[in-house]
Amino acid sequence: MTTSTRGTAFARKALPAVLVLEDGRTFRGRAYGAVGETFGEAVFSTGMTGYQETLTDPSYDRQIVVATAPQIGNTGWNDEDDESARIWVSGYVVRDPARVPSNWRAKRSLDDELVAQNVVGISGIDTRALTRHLRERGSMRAGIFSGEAVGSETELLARVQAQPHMKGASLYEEVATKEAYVVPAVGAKRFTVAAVDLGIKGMTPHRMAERGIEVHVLPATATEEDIYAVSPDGVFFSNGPGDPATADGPVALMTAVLKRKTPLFGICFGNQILGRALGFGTYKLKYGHRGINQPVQDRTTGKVEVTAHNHGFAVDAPLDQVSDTTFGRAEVSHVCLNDNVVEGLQLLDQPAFSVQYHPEAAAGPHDAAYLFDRFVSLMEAQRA
Ligand SMILES: NC(=O)CC[C@H](N)C(=O)O
Repeated sequence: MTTSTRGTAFARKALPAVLVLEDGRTFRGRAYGAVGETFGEAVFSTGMTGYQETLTDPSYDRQIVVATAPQIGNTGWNDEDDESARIWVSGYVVRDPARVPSNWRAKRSLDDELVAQNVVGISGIDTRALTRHLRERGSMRAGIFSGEAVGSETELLARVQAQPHMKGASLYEEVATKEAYVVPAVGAKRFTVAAVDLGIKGMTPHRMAERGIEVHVLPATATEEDIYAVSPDGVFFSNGPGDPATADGPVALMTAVLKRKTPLFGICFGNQILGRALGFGTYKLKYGHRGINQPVQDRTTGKVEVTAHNHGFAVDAPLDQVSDTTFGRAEVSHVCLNDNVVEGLQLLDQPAFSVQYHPEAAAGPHDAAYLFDRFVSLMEAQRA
């Protein structure tokens, strides 16, 4: 018999590992996934499920993700749920990894997939204590070091403190597609959308395609000419990693689209870019919103929805007044009920809106799917 997944996982688990935070706090555990070292911004995600979608979300580039759910890996890794072609998190922190995955779709264990993609993780640490620490002190730079000879803590701390900050990081070009591609409409084609890829999640064009939209996904470096070469009924700006304050190119591109009054929809990074195009600022949240259980109120209907989030930055726009912008009146359409952070923007005088969270919801509750229908309505109205 060949070596089982279980056997190799046990062998790796015996190796020591340490998580070092930039403020000097350390957590000792066991190696998980690939053995080695990695750096990134330590952030926590409160999703109870959906780790495969989280790990493959390009917006997590250069982040070490801490799972607050204590058991991770129970459903293994399948061939269908990836949100992009690879794992993007720079490290993964879990408390109690599954020894044996059990799911009819699982093709291998999460541990094996982390090894195959060379993603360094750590297990067996008190993720509740770590999460409380990050809530109190804020997201911060960190390193995971595993194996027999990991060096002194002083030396490791110095290496963590030498890493770049997330504030000021420009990462979207690194993760976005280099070549344009088309996601065909499911059934009869009704609309064409140009989607600017800043780190797009695979489920997003899919949610548009199932509404009869042919989606032309364009690289982050696309120009106004590239967008209008596909004769779009609407333009979409995707989610993406890094600090929106660095995204001057996408802000200029979106400004050009707004000038033409083409129906526009943005998600997450796309919401921050709309905020900037309208003249609002963006800022870094203390510890961000990550997970699939965040309450958001749609202020246009008053309804509350449970939503999927992954953002560390937010738009600084006034909650209770309509703002005058270059593109007419704008208002905050959605707000997070945990902390009143701006979760959506809409223009009142032309067809453009965006949300800070993830209506494509992979993984996640589908409460916010209506936003794709709103985009369709804007395109229908424009056509009429
Ligand atoms: N998922 C995203 O698009 C995240 C946007 C941005 N990188 C943030 O952290 O706020």
